[in-house]
Amino acid sequence: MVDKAPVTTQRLLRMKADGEKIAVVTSYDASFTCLLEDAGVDVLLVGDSLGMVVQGHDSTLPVTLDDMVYHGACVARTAKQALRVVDMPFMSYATVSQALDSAARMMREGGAHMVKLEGGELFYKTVSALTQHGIPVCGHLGLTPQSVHQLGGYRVQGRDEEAARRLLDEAVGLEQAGALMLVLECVPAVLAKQVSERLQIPVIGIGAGVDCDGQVMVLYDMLGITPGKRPKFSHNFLEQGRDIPAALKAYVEAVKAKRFPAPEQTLA
Ligand SMILES: Nc1nc(=O)c2c([nH]1)NC[C@@H]1CN(c3ccc(C(=O)N[C@@H](CCC(=O)O)C(=O)O)cc3)CN21
Ligand SMILES: CC(C)C(=O)C(=O)O
Ligand SMILES: [Mg+2]
Repeated sequence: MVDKAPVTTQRLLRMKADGEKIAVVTSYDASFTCLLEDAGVDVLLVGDSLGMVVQGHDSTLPVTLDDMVYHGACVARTAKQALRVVDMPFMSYATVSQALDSAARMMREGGAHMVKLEGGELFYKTVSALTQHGIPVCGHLGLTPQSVHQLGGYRVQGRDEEAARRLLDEAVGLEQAGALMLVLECVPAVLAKQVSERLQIPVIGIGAGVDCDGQVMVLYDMLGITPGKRPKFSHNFLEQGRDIPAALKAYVEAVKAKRFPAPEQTLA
């Protein structure tokens, strides 16, 4: 076990300021949580991607608040040092009042230190209300999988100038509303770099190039056990490692050394 002080939002801000890359991985259970912490992962994301990789759905939409609370609690039981972020599932934050109730369950029962929600301008008031109640919030822009049917598939976002400008504005807006971290998913690397430079808060990329302040990846993609096609921006770290603990360490090292994502995992 790596003996480190618990990771806090303040520590993540300092890492950004110091240029130390933040390594984030999804975790859904107790056993992997121990291995991920041993590997030196800074932030554990209990992602609603569990709807796809654990529950077998073809999107994240069927995932319920009870599901997230259950997996959050499983992760929290063995976690000691990583900051735990739990995804707010589809339609669990449709009003400010509902978001406060949902987030309260995530914190009380799901062991969350921070909650993540997908979207921009529509959620400034929600982010602000959660923040005022002492709940740290992570934003999520770009490819927002809970809107997959509106987006028309899992595809790159922010490609044209207008969409890129809107994304940058919304990133600034979320920070001003009080968000303490931001996930950028599937956006051109140049745009992700601009957003990371513009914001004070850490920007964590997935399919967003190497210039973000940190990287996040779905655990099962990292181990090459996602059935079917895995996203182009992911990488199987078990191919080069001798076992699962070594693969997880290889990911953390690659992120810290700015070797991941490499050009072949980067979207233009
Ligand atoms: N296993 C897994 N990994 C993820 O990264 C992930 C999930 N599930 N579920 C929730 C979202 C959905 N994500 C996805 C899923 C698929 C692609 C994908 O297949 N992209 C294609 C391009 C598709 C297109 O442009 O038409 C690719 O080749 O990367 C991307 C992001 C990211 N998240
Ligand atoms: C892919 C990450 C950012 C996520 O939201 C999830 O795993 O649900
Ligand atoms: Mg998610």
